[in-house]
Amino acid sequence: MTRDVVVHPDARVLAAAAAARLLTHLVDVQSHRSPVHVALTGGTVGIATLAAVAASPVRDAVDWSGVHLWWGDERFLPDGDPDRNETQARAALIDALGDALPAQNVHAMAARSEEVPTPEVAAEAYATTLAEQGSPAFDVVLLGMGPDGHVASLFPGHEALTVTGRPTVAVHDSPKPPPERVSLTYDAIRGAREVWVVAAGTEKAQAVASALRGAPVDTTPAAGALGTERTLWLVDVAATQALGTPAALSTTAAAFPAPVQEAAGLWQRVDEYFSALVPEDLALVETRHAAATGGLPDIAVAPNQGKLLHLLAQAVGARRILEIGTLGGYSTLWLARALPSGGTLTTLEIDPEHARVAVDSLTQAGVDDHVDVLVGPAADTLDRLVSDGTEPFDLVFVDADKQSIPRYLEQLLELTRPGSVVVVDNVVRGGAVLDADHPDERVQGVRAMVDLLTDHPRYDATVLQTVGAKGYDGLALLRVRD
Ligand SMILES: O=C(O)[C@H](O)[C@@H](O)[C@H](O)[C@H](O)COP(=O)(O)O
Repeated sequence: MTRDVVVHPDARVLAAAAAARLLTHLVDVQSHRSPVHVALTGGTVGIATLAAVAASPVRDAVDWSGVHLWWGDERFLPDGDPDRNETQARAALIDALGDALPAQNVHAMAARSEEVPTPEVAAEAYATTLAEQGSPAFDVVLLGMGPDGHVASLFPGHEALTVTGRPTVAVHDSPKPPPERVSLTYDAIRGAREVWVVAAGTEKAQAVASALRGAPVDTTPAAGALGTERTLWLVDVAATQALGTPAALSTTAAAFPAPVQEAAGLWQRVDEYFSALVPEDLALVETRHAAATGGLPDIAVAPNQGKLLHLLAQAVGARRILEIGTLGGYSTLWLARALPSGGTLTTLEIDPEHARVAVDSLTQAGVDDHVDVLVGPAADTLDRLVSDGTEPFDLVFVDADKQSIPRYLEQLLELTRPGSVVVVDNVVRGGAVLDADHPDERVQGVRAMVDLLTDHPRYDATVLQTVGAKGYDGLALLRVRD
């Protein structure tokens, strides 16, 4: 699979060039395959591209009777609502094509109605339509991208990012109005032969840079939008400004940081090469498996990161360990096994279901007698530990809601001693941490942590950038000063 980045002078030229590219691609594909399946996108550039297709004389070179139009996402609104992607696509292109494009070739996602009262019903209906059409691999999935790096209606930190095994998903609480949407899942997007991401404007620059540098999809969903044959980024100069590389026009991937899938593939292979140093026994594998089958998000540390924590705990001789953010207990198990006889580990988890999965796994692993899983908001539990006069912890691992890191670090000063070590995970976030205006509150939480730790009288700190199977991220290492 190849990845190209093509840079255009501005958004207007970008839309016109994307339209010309789409038209000639359709003609080329139709010369050896029909029908052709294209998934459209909403958004400014996406719709401008459709309007440019309609205005192009080349549009008549396409045999539209052999083209099927789909959508990557839809705003769950009543039929005909001007904010629906379908409404805008019909106005921009489909109406202009008239009878050349058979009505049955246009597969819109269902609108809100009495028969389709929820986005779940609409998502299920679209999955059925895809199946009825033979679950075609899209020839092109066109995706606009938001300033937060969302594509389709897959938004940072949303559970839709982790949905697998089906092509569509209902989305609630979308940070981009309207709140209710229907989206293709990564499964459907990554089944496409080609994925084209279109982005214009300085407000997209950080997300473009994060995506091209291999940010975790949880932070920058566009980083996970990859085609089986080709991933093509069509951007304007303004959207390349955070890349730190003077982007010439029509620049190819060679001028940009190592492409996501190539870099991620290399990082993955190197992690696999060193995995011989990190043998996972059955308990560790079963703990990871239980989290996955329990539907917990795939955001636990990688095996080598788990062992780093294990060795660090042993190196500092930690007898009392605190973990903020248990999830399924994977890092918990690595840390628990580093304890000497009589040592204890306290781990905090806000989600009772996550805690249940973790307790089962830790019990299976035989460490439950020296591990305490405390359920509830970590800040409240930390306050209680302080008021109970809890004995100081020797090592703390912070792997929870990043927006609360500064508060946790303040509370931990009452729960540690000179020489205690604190590790904070996911502090680089694909480089997003550079963006003072990043819309993700987790990025802002990490930035607030850096402000807090700069010249801090009691914490001495550093940050190590990491790459690996979990993408491009990093961890902060703190020591409580003597
Ligand atoms: O339904 C939607 O809103 C789109 O499908 C969405 O994914 C859009 O493409 C991006 O938000 C970019 O939109 P702009 O190009 O307007 O920034």
